[in-house]
Amino acid sequence: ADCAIASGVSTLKPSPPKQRAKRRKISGNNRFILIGRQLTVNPPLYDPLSPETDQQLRPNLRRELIAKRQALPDLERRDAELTERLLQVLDALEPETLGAYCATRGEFDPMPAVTQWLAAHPECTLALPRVKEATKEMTFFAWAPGEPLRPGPYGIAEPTGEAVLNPTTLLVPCVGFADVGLRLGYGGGYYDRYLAGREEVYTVGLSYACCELHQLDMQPHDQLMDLVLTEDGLYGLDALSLTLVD
Ligand SMILES: Nc1nc2c(c(=O)[nH]1)N(C=O)[C@@H](CNc1ccc(C(=O)N[C@@H](CCC(=O)O)C(=O)O)cc1)CN2
Ligand SMILES: Nc1ncnc2c1ncn2[C@@H]1O[C@H](COP(=O)(O)OP(=O)(O)OP(=O)(O)O)[C@@H](O)[C@H]1O
Repeated sequence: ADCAIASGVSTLKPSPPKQRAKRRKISGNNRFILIGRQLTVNPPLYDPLSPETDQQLRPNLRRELIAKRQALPDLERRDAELTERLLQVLDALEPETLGAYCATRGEFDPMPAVTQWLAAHPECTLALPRVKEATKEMTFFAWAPGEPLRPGPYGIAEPTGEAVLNPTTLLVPCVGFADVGLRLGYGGGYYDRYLAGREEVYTVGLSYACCELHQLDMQPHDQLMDLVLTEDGLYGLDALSLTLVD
């Protein structure tokens, strides 16, 4: 079944986005631990990491994953495959306002797919984030391919306009991910903070297959991605519940 899901994007039948009132969520203050495809609730089946140990390990994990993706062979093929998959998912979701990002540190660059999709769907508006380091806030501003960008915090390019937009579909870069849609970012908590209370936003994580994590403690503030795309497959709770039609 894994292979069928991984290779079957073009035959997937996602439900129309308008029927999705809220982003998928696992509620409550329980401690969730992910082992393979199993999401375990208290009491865990194995000794979990203490929160302190988990917090100490995360910076190393981030460094390792970033180094791994920056050393990936066949990057051109992988990017072409991920671009194709992203285009298929955009076709299925038909976003009204699409939030994207300017790739940094070896992240998958969504712009080739986004630019191509926008050219065919001029009714869709694009937005890019600007962050405030002091408050760890993120705001999305309208931007179109070709418009100016300026360097922002962390060396990430930012839009220069003043029109605030609230994306209905958000492309989210993931340093690491677990298959239910759990995400590891750079540690600023920007996306978790932005998405808290915005459950109507449909989230599409983007990562490479080598950054899949098989064990990651879920933190109370973690926002699940509805889908995660890599060059090899489709993950997240929406992917797991999708049926394949041949
Ligand atoms: N392309 C892109 N743009 C993005 C994000 C992203 O992940 N990718 N963001 C997603 O949030 C926001 C920026 N978030 C960031 C948060 C922290 C660091 C950072 O450099 N952190 C420190 C310490 C990290 C740690 O605790 O391990 C560092 O790496 O030195 C960089 C970006 C907004 N824009
Ligand atoms: N909704 C929230 N409200 C307040 N603080 C939050 C919220 N979400 C996350 N945080 C805080 O942000 C910090 C970083 O969170 P985490 O380690 O999950 O970041 P990340 O998702 O890897 O990073 P990023 O989203 O920037 O790429 C944590 O200390 C966490 O407590």
